[in-house]
Amino acid sequence: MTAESNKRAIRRALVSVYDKTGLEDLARGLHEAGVELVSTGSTAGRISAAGLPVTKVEELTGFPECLDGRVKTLHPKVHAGILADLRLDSHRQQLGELGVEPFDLVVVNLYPFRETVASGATPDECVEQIDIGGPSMVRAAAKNHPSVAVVTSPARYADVLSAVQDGGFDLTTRKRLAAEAFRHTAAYDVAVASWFASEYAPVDESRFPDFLGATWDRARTLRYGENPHQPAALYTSTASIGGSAAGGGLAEAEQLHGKEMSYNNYTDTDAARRAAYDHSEPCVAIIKHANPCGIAVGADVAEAHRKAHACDPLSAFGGVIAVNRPVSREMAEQVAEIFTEVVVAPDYEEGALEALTKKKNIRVLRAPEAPAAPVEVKPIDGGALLQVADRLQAEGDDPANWTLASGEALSEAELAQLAFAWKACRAVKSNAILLAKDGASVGVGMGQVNRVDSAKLAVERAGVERAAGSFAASDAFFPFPDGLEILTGAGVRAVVQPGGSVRDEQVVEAANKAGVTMYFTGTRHFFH
Ligand SMILES: NC(=O)c1ncn([C@@H]2O[C@H](COP(=O)(O)O)[C@@H](O)[C@H]2O)c1NC=O
Repeated sequence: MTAESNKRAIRRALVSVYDKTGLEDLARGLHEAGVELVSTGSTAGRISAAGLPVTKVEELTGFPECLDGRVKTLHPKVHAGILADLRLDSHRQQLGELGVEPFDLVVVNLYPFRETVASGATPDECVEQIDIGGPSMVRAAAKNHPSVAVVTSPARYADVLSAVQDGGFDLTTRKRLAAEAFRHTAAYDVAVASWFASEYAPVDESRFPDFLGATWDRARTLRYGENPHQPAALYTSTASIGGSAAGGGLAEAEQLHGKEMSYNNYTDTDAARRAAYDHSEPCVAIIKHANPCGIAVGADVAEAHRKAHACDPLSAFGGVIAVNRPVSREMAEQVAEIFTEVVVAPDYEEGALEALTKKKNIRVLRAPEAPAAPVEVKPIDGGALLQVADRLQAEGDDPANWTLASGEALSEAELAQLAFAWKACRAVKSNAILLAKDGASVGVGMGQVNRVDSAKLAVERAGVERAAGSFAASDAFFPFPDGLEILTGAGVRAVVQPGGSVRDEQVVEAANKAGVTMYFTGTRHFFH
């Protein structure tokens, strides 16, 4: 059977929409094509205000809409008209006996539950915005797609109007519309279920709900994943995990220029944003393979970029740059001189885009908001790990709350230098050691399986001159004095680390022996 022969003419439509966008044009087009319109309260009101004939659902059912709209379409005369399988003689016959006319098209969109929750409404107001009749009609029509076409978005109205002129939707299209419809109600129910789980279900002291729901829409397929043999795609979330506003962030950043983002571009850009937004001053982070090859703050972003780039110019080649302020023209001109994969910033000042886009391939992204996901999810074989996102802590990350473990207390200016090193170190994969000077990283030791090697790497990358007098941070405690001794041997001015090792005493003794100031934060920032 051809798709043509599966077309089902549209003669009668049920329209019940909360979002009235495009409603008049849809109703007019349907009416002009000879379609009978049946509709609920204010939808019917809009249609007749446009001068078009419409039958109210209550006229059809002989039952008034009641209970503040909680019951409008929940009636056998509506649902039998949607659910009758018109391929079956028995169903046609029963409709005749019951005096029910079938519907060929159902156009419904639902009460704005997610938007109501996001607006900070009271629980009662949120509950009132749970649509009951709408999803029932959508699911019924989607189930009965051999006989009925279902539309849940104004974006589909143009398709409806051309189909109605063309003998109706074919079966393939009705199936596709049904799939869209079930996806729509599934996402809606996940949002409702997640809200109930977090608002009403008893949550134990773990603070994590029993049920977690999120739905993901494919935004685009990517050329490939981490490697060319791995197919990959980008998804955006319509319901958030952990309560932040869904959407936004890097996944929905606006690409202003350049080649398509790759999988690795996304992971590096994510890491770059994590690094840049830890600092209140203008900050630039340059990332390669999810690790910083330069993080710096400056009086402005151009200065911060020069300082970040100077940390490791060799590695910065082909890097991903994140900025926590709008990119200035001056910074853009500097970046344009260096082969760079991606620049991401909240915005671009006048002339900055022109300077950047001189390079054909550089990807330029605008992501206005700072990273804000409240939780992190990591898939593991057969499940997923969920944790509260690692953000800077009021207690352990504020130098005012650090404990002096060895040496003389630093001056305010020096303490600020050490605090910069500490925050920058948070962006380095563990085991992480970072040396900084003048608000810029100068040596980064990342991802080693022991802290001694990370320390050696940081010192080696800094070089003798830059390591001397630098401020060193370690993401976790030194289990032995040996890692610290690498740093003191290189002449660092001060060290900051969480403390808490059973051998802290030995580590403190080594710092004292070297005459180096050391602070304990009491907070660890592993990053894997
Ligand atoms: N209760 C019902 O029988 C019912 N039937 C349809 N609705 C919803 O009412 C809205 C349209 O109502 P109105 O035409 O009055 O603006 C639609 O979002 C539709 O999904 C209902 N409302 C809530 O469940």
